[in-house]
Amino acid sequence: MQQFNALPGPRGLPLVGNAPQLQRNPLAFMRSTHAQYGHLVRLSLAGTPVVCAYAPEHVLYCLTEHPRDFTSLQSQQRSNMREVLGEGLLTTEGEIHRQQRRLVQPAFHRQRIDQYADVMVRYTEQMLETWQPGQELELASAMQHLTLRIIVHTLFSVEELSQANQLSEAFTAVIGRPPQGLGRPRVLSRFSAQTRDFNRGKKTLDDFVYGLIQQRRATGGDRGDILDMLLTAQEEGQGMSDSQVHDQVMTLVAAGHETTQNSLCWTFYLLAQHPEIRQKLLLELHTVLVGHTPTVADLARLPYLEWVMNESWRVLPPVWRMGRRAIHDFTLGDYHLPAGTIVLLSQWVTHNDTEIWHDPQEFRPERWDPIQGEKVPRGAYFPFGLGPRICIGMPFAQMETKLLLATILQRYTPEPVPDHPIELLPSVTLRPKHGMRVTLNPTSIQEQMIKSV
Ligand code: HEM
Repeated sequence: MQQFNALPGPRGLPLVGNAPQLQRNPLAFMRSTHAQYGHLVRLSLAGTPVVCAYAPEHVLYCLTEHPRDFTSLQSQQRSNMREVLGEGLLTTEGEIHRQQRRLVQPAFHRQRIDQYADVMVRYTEQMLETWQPGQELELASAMQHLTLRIIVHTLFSVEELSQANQLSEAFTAVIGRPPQGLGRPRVLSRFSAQTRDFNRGKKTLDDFVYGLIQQRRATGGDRGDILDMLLTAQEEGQGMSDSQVHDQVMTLVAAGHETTQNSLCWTFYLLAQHPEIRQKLLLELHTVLVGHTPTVADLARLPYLEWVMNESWRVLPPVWRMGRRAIHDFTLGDYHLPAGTIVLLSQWVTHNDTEIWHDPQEFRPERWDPIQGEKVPRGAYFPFGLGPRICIGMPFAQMETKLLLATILQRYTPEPVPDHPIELLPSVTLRPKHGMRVTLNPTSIQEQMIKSV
């Protein structure tokens, strides 16, 4: 058994180690370490031992086989987000996390979320009514607005447009653009416009969420939204306190909207790069839906749509890396590693590994065909994480992205504007750095069908 220092890895600078390389261009840096040093790579970040663990068996070791031996780095890094997310699922660990997870889980059972399909399609159609053929628009903002409206409705049953917009704006100010003061000395940014928006947004949300909780506790009943599920969730006769419900609500919006928004943007982008795949998808939509808006029951009859989404999450995973910190000494492959080591897992690297995937650079939905497609080991594909911290919103996101894509594509095929730069910005999620300007071309099924014959 070898020790941490025997692991292969790039040289770092004195004191800061590999931090500058990782910060400058993390996507290229992580892939290059994999190409050069293999599946286990040693890094040092300002003295903290870090190991990049790229093989599927390493992913399984940390996420599904020994999850209790690690804490989530995300929960620690976000510790200054505690002001917003409080004691929600993203920011808690150990028994508190497990208990909260059991209480929140029923809100995301398949039957429960199937009820949100109508809302998802209805709001998408309302958005499409405002779109014009040939119009140019910024797709990332349009998808953000739509996914926020949907989550605000499914959480609180807010129908009225002005109230939904007000809440969406407040969420964007608080979660989408946290003030620079988070992580910087407060005094520097206390008076900035961003901090003012943040404080105002936080007050709007706190007043609204706590007000609604009190009202619901007083009146009872079940309107079928997530808030009601959280309020009635019980374990051994014990439910969640008002502040716990509040924190879970904030966490669900924080974890849910940017990931889904980016997924949709990248999928439209990939489809525009591969017109033959888009035609195949349009043909499936046309054959199965015959021009109708999709329902949740239709999704089972749209396998190609599912393969397209799976492939989009493989090629451009919205969450592109995850971190864990070891609580005890542990063994990974042939190495004995000390407590405190940070383990970096990366969907961006593992989903692109040529030892696992055939031509991984290619966007090829057919690889997801259960009969003729590729067989990859468990742990090779983890866009939603794995194990006890797997994305709780996964069924919600899978349904939402498929319904929105099918509804929009039947009317419009967004084409990126040729001279608009498309660049990846690896923040918590993989975003389009300069947004995504597209032209809204009307979808002509006949034309697509003729082309494909
Ligand atoms: C395509 C969309 C999405 C992707 C790719 C995604 C990805 C992920 C990943 C990778 C994790 C695990 C992080 C870790 O283990 O460190 C996670 C956790 C989480 N996600 Fe998602 N997510 C998506 C959508 C959503 C939605 C729509 C919601 C809520 C409505 C949501 C709520 C959460 C929550 C609360 C957690 C923390 C779970 C826990 O720690 O127990 N996500 N997500």
